[in-house]
Amino acid sequence: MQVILIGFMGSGKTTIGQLLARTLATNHIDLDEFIMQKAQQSITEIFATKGETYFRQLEQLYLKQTLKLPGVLSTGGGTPIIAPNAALLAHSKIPIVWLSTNIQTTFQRIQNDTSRPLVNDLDTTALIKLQKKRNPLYQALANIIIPTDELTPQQIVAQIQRQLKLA
Ligand SMILES: Nc1ncnc2c1ncn2[C@@H]1O[C@H](COP(=O)(O)OP(=O)(O)OP(=O)(O)O)[C@@H](O)[C@H]1O
Ligand SMILES: O=C(O)C1=C[C@@H](O)[C@@H](O)[C@H](O)C1
Ligand SMILES: [Mg+2]
Repeated sequence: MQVILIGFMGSGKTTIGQLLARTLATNHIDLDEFIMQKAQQSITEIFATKGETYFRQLEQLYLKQTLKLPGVLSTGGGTPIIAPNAALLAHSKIPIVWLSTNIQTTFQRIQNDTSRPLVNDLDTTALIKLQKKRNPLYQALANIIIPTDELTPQQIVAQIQRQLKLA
């Protein structure tokens, strides 16, 4: 069993991925966590010391590896935005779930968390623009879309199970 979660920062990929994997008694891999373990550095440190381009190289390398592993894969918010990653995801034949969020939800969920370099570096207008630009790319890849704004993590997991017919 494999499922891929995509979506903007704060959409709940990590939270839902953990809960979905627990519910299905399978593994959970979080690509950001996987990168941090391999690099032995936080995402913020990688961006600060080696830059975003280097981070994206690591992300692509480890996406290839994690796509081969069983279970639920939570991607990073920018993973599907990079064209080669989008191709890897599309060709994987693994069901892709877009956890969508509106702008207000995004801000509520991420504003007090300093672990996302793009949130630290971009102002509000730029972050809104970034989410608007990315949404069509998430949509194009998704097999199912769950608007998460009004739902609890448990309700989101139940919807994913129902729509993908996962026992
Ligand atoms: N459905 C939800 N309802 C309420 N809070 C939520 C929901 N989903 C996630 N959250 C909260 O929003 C915050 C961000 O969630 P999470 O870290 O899972 O997002 P993410 O998509 O993995 O972000 P990133 O792309 O930066 O890794 C967390 O504090 C989490 O508890
Ligand atoms: O949206 C993004 O581009 C990012 C999201 C996070 O998951 C991390 O992968 C990193 O902070 C970049
Ligand atoms: Mg995450």
